[in-house]
Formats: sequence, C-alpha cells, structure tokens
Amino acid sequence: MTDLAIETRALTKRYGDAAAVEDLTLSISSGSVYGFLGPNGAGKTTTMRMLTTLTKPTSGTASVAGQSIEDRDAVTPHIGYLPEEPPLYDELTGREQLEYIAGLRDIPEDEADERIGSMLDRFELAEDADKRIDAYSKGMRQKVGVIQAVLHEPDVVFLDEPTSGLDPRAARTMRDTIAELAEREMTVFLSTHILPVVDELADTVGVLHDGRLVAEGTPDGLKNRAEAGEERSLEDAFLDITHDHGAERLDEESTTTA
Ligand SMILES: Nc1ncnc2c1ncn2[C@@H]1O[C@H](COP(=O)(O)OP(=O)(O)OP(=O)(O)O)[C@@H](O)[C@H]1O
Repeated sequence: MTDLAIETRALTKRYGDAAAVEDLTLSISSGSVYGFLGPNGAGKTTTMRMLTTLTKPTSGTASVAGQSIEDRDAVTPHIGYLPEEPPLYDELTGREQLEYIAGLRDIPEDEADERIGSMLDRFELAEDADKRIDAYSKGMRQKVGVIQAVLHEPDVVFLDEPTSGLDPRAARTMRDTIAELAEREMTVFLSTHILPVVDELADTVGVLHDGRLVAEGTPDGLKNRAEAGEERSLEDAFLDITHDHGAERLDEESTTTA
C-alpha cells in the first residue's frame, strides 16, 4: 500500500446543476484519523459514498488503499463503511447479521467467532446478540453497524456519525475503539458534528462547506487561526470558518448580480 490511504484529485459530484462536492483534493496518510467536518448539506456523505464506490463521481479521480475507486471489486476488500443508517437485516439476530457479514468477507469461522464475541462484549451487546434486530434500539443498531464495518480489519474505515444514538458509555467505547483502530494502523475517515470527538481523535481536520474544502489542518492549527492569545475551541473555529465562507459567497453573489 502507498503511504496515502486516501487520495482525491478534483473530485466532483453534481446532481443536475448543483454541485454536492466540487473540486475536492485530499491526501490522507495511512494510519491517520481524518476528521471530516461541515454543516448539514456540505457534501460529507456524498464524498464518503464516492470513496466507498457507492456513487460515481461526475469528474475527478480518487484512490483508496492504493486502488482506484473506479474498480469497485479492488476497493471493497480494503474498506469498511458505517453509513448514517447501518444496513442491517431486521429479521436476523445481531449475531447472525455479523456472522453473515463475516461470511461475505471470507473471514475464517473460528476467527470470526472470536472477533464477533469480543466486539459484542466490548459494546455490551452480548446479552442481546441473539435477539432479532427489529427489536433493537437505534444505539444497538449503531453498535452492530460499526462492528460489521471493522470486522474484516480493513485498511480504511469510513464512519459517518459513529456516536449517533449512543449513550455516554457507548460513545466512550466508540471513541476508544476508534483510537485503537488508529493505533493498529487502520486509517479512519470520520465525519461527525460532535466536535470534541474530532478534537480528541483526529490527526487532521478538513472542513467542507457547500461541497468545497475550505480549511484543513491539525485540530490545534485550526483553533489557532484566530488572533494570538485568543482561547478557542474547535467549535469556535468551525463556526468562524463556515461563517466566513458563507459571507464570502454572499459577497460574490452580490457582486455578480450587481
Ligand atoms: N441523490 C441526490 N440527489 C440530489 N441531491 C442530492 C443527492 N444526495 C445529496 N444531494 C445534495 O447534495 C448536497 C450534499 O448532501 P450530503 O448528504 O452529502 O451532505 P452532508 O454534508 O452529508 O449533510 P448532513 O450533515 O446533513 O448529513 C445537499 O445539497 C443534498 O441535498
């Protein structure tokens, strides 16, 4: 694998006249945690869907784990994806769902049993593992969703709002798990609106606004963009960055319509 786990060049996705993602160029190192931030509708999910080969870009190129996203069969063994709504079969139990995914991923049965057992314990889901998923709460579905995303120990995992629906203890387990995945050299592409999670875990943060990357740096680098001496949280930095860019665009619009 190259040193870059994710590389995109001018990646663009249009729906009709509107660009959901525009001219996105990213270079994300292997083994790092990349925090991908942006207001609602900024294009985060669209980006993840392109990088996980679920939707085709309108233009531009990208590779994930050294494989072009045009080659779905080459990319998928290397990646895991937790989307906003984890794809689960309601009629299966949690354990059956995970065993099914382990089979699809060609994980040997004894290894799969061990990994599934240890992840169910870790997320305190063992007691409910033999209940049908249609009886699961949102948080329980989320737990199964993340376990199935990392079960095959992919090189790169895409997590869309991983702490969504989780109680504080489970959210802590999720954060610890992400940190551990990164320690094991897995690259984590993490999108969330919970900024302290990004501040705690991310090596690099990218901020998307209206489909464009408007800021990128370390969490501390983004916080320190303001005048020296000012104490800022990542939330302050995010609000400033996305506000500045909204204001710039309004200026551009008023100039072009004047
Ligand atoms: N299938 C689609 N058809 C048309 N427009 C779409 C489609 N999918 C996304 N969009 C548009 O693309 C833009 C980006 O959406 P996207 O879901 O990627 O944003 P997001 O950053 O993930 O938002 P959120 O934080 O709310 O989940 C939005 O304007 C959305 O309406």
